[in-house]
Amino acid sequence: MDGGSGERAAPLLSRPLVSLRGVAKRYDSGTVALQGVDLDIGRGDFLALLGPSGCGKSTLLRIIAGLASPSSGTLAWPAAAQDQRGPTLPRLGFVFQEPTLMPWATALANAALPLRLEGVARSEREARAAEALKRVGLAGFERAYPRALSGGMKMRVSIARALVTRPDILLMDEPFAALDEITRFRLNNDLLEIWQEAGFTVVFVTHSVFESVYLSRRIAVMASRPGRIETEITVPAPYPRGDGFRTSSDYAAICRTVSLALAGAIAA
Ligand SMILES: Nc1ncnc2c1ncn2[C@@H]1O[C@H](COP(=O)(O)OP(=O)(O)OP(=O)(O)O)[C@@H](O)[C@H]1O
Repeated sequence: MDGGSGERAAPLLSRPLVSLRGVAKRYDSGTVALQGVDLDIGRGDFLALLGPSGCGKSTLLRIIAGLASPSSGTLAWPAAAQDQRGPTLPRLGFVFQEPTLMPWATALANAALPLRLEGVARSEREARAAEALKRVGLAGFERAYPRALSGGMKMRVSIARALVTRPDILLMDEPFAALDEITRFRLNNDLLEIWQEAGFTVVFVTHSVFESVYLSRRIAVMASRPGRIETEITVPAPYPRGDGFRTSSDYAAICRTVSLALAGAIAA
């Protein structure tokens, strides 16, 4: 681990999927949300952005998603394939803290929305949405409306909606923060299973040391004023991870190291 044992996170392939250099973001209000962010994310990586409220985690995620642009610095996709028209950018999926489902539409129609917007034919989009719902454990709930679903189930639909486009990179902004602990643990396990099976890259924003250690291969610990990455920590625990890991002394020890790094970042 960085800081503890000195081990640095290494990109999984020689060319990172996404690479940020010297990224800064200053809003019109004058707030410097990010400054000097250098970050490489490898294909298939699971990276957590961990930090206190206001340190720029969401801003960083939005910049990676192309929903906001940096005021200075660069964002590149070095592993993107090239054709005559330029780079073919990876497919992105985004999951927000709120599931933001259409209340008038079934779980199937909600999960199929990105395909509908892409103009995919109804039979294909319904088949793919049903497959995505099955993957998040919601087989049999295709015709249910959001009002009939629990908070955890709504979040599952939201994840299915992000998975339906078969993304290369899944960007998740505190997706489980509003859920009770048992539901959150279950969704943590299911997310890891889906990630291992599908092999996409995940960038996961969280306030929780425990959640970041449980899920991720690598943690970027952030600090505020100005928002920045203070340190990167590799989580030295193999996958698959399950309840055995969650209750292990290894897990407790890693959480302690990350907590100390976070406290140091906040104090810096
Ligand atoms: N659109 C905006 N206009 C002006 N300031 C903004 C805007 N969005 C975010 N900020 C400010 O930029 C800083 C970073 O915000 P951001 O939401 O990225 O942090 P965060 O770490 O995700 O916070 P939280 O954990 O509370 O969601 C904060 O001071 C915030 O008030």
